Amino acid sequence: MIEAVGLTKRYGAKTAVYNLSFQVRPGAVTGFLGPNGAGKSTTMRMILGLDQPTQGHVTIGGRTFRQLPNAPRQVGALLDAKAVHGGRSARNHLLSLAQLSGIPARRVDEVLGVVGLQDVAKKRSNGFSLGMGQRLGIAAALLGDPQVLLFDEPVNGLDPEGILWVRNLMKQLAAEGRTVLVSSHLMSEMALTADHLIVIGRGQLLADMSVKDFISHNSADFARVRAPHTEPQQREKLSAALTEAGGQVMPEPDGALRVTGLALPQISDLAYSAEVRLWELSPHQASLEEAYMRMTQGAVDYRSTTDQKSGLMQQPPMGYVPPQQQIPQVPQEGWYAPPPPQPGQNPYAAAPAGPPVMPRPPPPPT
Ligand SMILES: Nc1ncnc2c1ncn2[C@@H]1O[C@H](COP(=O)(O)OP(=O)(O)OP(=O)(O)O)[C@@H](O)[C@H]1O
Repeated sequence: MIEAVGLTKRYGAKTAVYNLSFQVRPGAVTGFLGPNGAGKSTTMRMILGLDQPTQGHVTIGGRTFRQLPNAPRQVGALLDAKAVHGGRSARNHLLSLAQLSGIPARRVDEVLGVVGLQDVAKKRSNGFSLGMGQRLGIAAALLGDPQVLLFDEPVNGLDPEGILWVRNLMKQLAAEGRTVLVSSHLMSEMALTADHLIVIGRGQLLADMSVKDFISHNSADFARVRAPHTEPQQREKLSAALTEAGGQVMPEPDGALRVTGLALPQISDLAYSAEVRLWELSPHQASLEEAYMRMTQGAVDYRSTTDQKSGLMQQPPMGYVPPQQQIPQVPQEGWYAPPPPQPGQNPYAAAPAGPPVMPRPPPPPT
């Protein structure tokens, strides 16, 4: 397990990481997310003993990296795939790393096979593509067969086949009981790869929770409902009925209505009572990308001047403590979204009597 406690790093006047505390547990892929300059690489460098914290500490299995006996056999990392002696062949690069750590040469051929570079093992790495360089970096991380693995942007430059391979590799390493911390800016990929997320912004912790909880805490699910477009008065009637019942109704560009605050069965019943036929009634679940954008838009350092989100939110003040991200046990009224289905339960079956259940999402930025 990796444990950071009150981790802070200052470079002169610049605070790159501030009072960061988290745990990365074995047996799961933990995604490490944050906008450019949030402090992810700095944190990883401190985990690996490459940078000294200004305050706080970070340990691996209870020891700092420098205290670990034979650290390369316990911790593997891909930080910068370009940090390779380009004049050496891939195999010689790995051989020299292996020799430094007392790892047998046969392991080099093993990892070359794992990352699919066996056919180019004798080629100089300065002729490698970005994706091949990433694979070589991953091979170096796997060399000592470590229990703890850190990957900084491992899919950078990989083609779709390579991305799928990295995803499966991460999952497999976690399934073997290893601790896997992986940073990425590709939210769609993280949604498929990670079990847990640690999100930071401007060096501070924004969230530490499962992917599922992160999405449900940082997004508002809604229903899409559509009356026949051939009968515009039906749409108006439906909109009025839903609004009167306490729903929030917004027109979608394609003529459908976006409804929050009402469960799907209620919408169906209201349409039936209003004698409106429905051509569509569908749940919409937010993506990890939507949830991430919503959470981090106040902590983005580098934004295009033409970006409409520019200036939407204030940055958190130094010393900001994120609210406890607990899932409310007490249902709150007024928002669409049924509770998560139990195993074997049809999520779209009629809701039991009573108000719809939904943790209230954060207010939209104004
Ligand atoms: N050696 C250094 N000297 C001065 N400032 C630094 C140094 N290393 C990092 N920083 C600053 O610390 C902040 C965090 O940088 P870091 O590289 O850790 O962010 P990151 O989340 O990894 O960003 P990215 O997603 O762009 O890779 C940035 O503002 C960066 O400019």
